[in-house]
Amino acid sequence: MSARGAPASSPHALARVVGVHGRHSVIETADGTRMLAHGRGKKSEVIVGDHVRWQVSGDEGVIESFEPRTSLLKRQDEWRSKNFAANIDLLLIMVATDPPYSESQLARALIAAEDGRIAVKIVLNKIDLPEAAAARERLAPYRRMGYDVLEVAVKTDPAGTRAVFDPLLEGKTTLVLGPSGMGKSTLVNLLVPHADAQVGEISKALKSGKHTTTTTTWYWLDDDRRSALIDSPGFQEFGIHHIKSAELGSLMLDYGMYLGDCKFANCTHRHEPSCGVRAAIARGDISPSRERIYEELMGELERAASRH
Ligand SMILES: Nc1nc2c(ncn2[C@@H]2O[C@H](COP(=O)(O)OP(=O)(O)OP(=O)(O)O)[C@@H](O)[C@H]2O)c(=O)[nH]1
Ligand SMILES: [Zn+2]
Repeated sequence: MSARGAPASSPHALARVVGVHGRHSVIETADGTRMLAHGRGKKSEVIVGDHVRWQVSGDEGVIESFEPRTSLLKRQDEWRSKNFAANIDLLLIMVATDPPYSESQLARALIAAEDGRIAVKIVLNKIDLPEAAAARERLAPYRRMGYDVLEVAVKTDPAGTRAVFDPLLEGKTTLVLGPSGMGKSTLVNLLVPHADAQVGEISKALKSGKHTTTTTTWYWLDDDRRSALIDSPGFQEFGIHHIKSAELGSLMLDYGMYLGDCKFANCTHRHEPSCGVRAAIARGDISPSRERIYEELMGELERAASRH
């Protein structure tokens, strides 16, 4: 990305959004400078990872427009919609052997990734702990539906962890997310050189004291600025109310495998006769935990839809 790459018709240079704090955003220009920038008007909600067109205004930038997004990871609860990040190539969902993670939250994040058409891998951290076998077992349905599960011990085996992630993250923009306590900060500190300094530059650009942290932060993994890791705060609840209940089955990949066997095109896989999904559940090809999660999410999505 460089200013020289801008089409001749556009007078504005390209920059990348590397931090957002309330209505302020921090952009990184083509030469690597980070500065505060504001959008024009209300229609200016940029998120980390956005490519924007901007121009100088005093010692700040003004965002004139943003480029079409190649991907968008969304999360939504009853109250508000939250975009995590734009233009990401890979999503890592981090869980750990201990404390135990919520399978429902994992399933929701996977559904959001499928909906956003983003490549996704599950990271199982802390495999040095005795709970590893049980955690691995809980992930078996996810392996069966085709998700890669990367097993690591970020703290106790940093070299092994680097061997897993260095080649994987090369040349990509990767977002890592997961519930609190899974080891995300430990991973960011292992993989990101000068993480503090990179955050410091963002805080400095925000001009609001050194403890200001943005909710989602962009880190470069290399000096050439080719590989990036985006960190977001640990979540408790991953809302997916932006998903339509009729689409849920196809976004849950184990359900998705059997949709072609349902007699009715609009089958909800709950009580209809000749339902391919129910047959798969009866055979044990779809695990009871996944059926429970589907029921829970259908209930939520239907309640959300009836309120709108
Ligand atoms: N046994 C073990 N503990 C680990 C490993 N990785 C991280 N931890 C520990 O797990 C705890 C949580 O790690 P953090 O990196 O703070 O977790 P986090 O996901 O960033 O949590 P938040 O900051 O709350 O979002 C810390 O006490 C880490 O030392 C690991 O591979 N094995
Ligand atoms: Zn069905």
